[in-house]
Amino acid sequence: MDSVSPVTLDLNKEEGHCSNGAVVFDTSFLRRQAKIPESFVWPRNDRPHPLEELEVPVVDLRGLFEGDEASISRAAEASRAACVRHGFFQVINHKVDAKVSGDALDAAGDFFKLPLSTKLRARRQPGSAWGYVGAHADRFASKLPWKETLTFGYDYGERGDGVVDYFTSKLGEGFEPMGRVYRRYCEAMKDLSLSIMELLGISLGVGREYYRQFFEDGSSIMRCNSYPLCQEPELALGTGPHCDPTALTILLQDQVGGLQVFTEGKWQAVRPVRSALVINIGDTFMALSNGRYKSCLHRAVVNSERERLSLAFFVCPRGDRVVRPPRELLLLLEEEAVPRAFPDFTWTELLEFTQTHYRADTTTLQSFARRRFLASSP
Ligand SMILES: C=C1C[C@]23C[C@H]1CC[C@H]2[C@]1(C)CCC[C@@](C)(C(=O)O)[C@H]1[C@@H]3C(=O)O
Ligand SMILES: O=C(O)CCC(=O)C(=O)O
Ligand SMILES: [Fe+2]
Repeated sequence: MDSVSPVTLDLNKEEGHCSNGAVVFDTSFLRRQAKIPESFVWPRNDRPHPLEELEVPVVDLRGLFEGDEASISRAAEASRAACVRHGFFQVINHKVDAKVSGDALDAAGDFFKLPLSTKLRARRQPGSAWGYVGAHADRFASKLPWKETLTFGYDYGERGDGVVDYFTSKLGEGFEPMGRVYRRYCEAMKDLSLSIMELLGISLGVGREYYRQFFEDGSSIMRCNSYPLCQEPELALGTGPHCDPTALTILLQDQVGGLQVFTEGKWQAVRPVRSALVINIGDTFMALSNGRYKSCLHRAVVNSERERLSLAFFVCPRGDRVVRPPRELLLLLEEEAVPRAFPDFTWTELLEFTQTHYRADTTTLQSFARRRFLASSP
């Protein structure tokens, strides 16, 4: 397990940008070096290698929006089979306007092309999950991800300009248009996420409204990922192996490719499909399904030819709502109790665990649950 601690890493010897000890990841400097810094080299058994492609299950949402019961049943069965198997599927006919998603991806490209000094105006502050970060160089000392990220929040109850205000307050008034692009995108992602929650409720037999109501006053973490060219892609990873601690992730990616899912005992490549959005189950929804649905184990690799962009919209319940499966998933048909897969917790507690004690990885929720059990044991 990687402990989370502020580190001072001088990744850019000549062009270090240090302030309060942390040095940032300056792609324009690092990628001109013949080799990548040791702190970006991953252990052998984590390193990427040529692999086969995952046959990603496709879930057509048209019926859900049109009230076509037969189509809804097909979509519920397809999502159930995928979630039981690896927690990963893609959706088509999702009603997210192509311009809204295209503008959001373009805006991410514009943001990451900005001078480092401009991006640092939004630099992540200690203790916050939000802001601009390079390689998490301010949090971790090894196995650094070869990526830059911009992360901000979107509250489902938000009526005003929270997202726009974030961009203008951090980056300047000139970034109001970019803030509007992401407000529109987050609104579309919220609507889609609640429709998917309806489908998941149907697929688990707990009813269309259960999970929709659980999340409709929730929140989300919006993350823009930029994966620069890497001169030694066989030694690095863009994002290390992990399960998202959140409930559900909606991923929009460009056509470069790099996402991989671990299933059937091996890593499998996910080919980008232009009109589809990638959906993966996270730890919090795995707990809400009492372990029936798998939190998807995935990672992102990098390459030396094309930079890659992805937008991850992480769906979270209201921070203080107790994460506990519905009673239908706790009773067998003959009313016999089913063991709980995970203890009660709140999203606030799990988020805090990942931001201050534990680097989210392949067993975050299990480690979190074990820690709670040990803390409560005499
Ligand atoms: C709650 C979160 C923590 C991370 C962002 C969201 C959901 C995914 C998590 C993350 C991407 C999992 C891999 C490790 C991580 C440190 C990263 O590479 O960014 C995780 C995020 C984080 O802790 O910032
Ligand atoms: O960029 C990708 O394809 C995956 C990113 C991811 O898994 C994450 O940000 O949690
Ligand atoms: Fe992820």
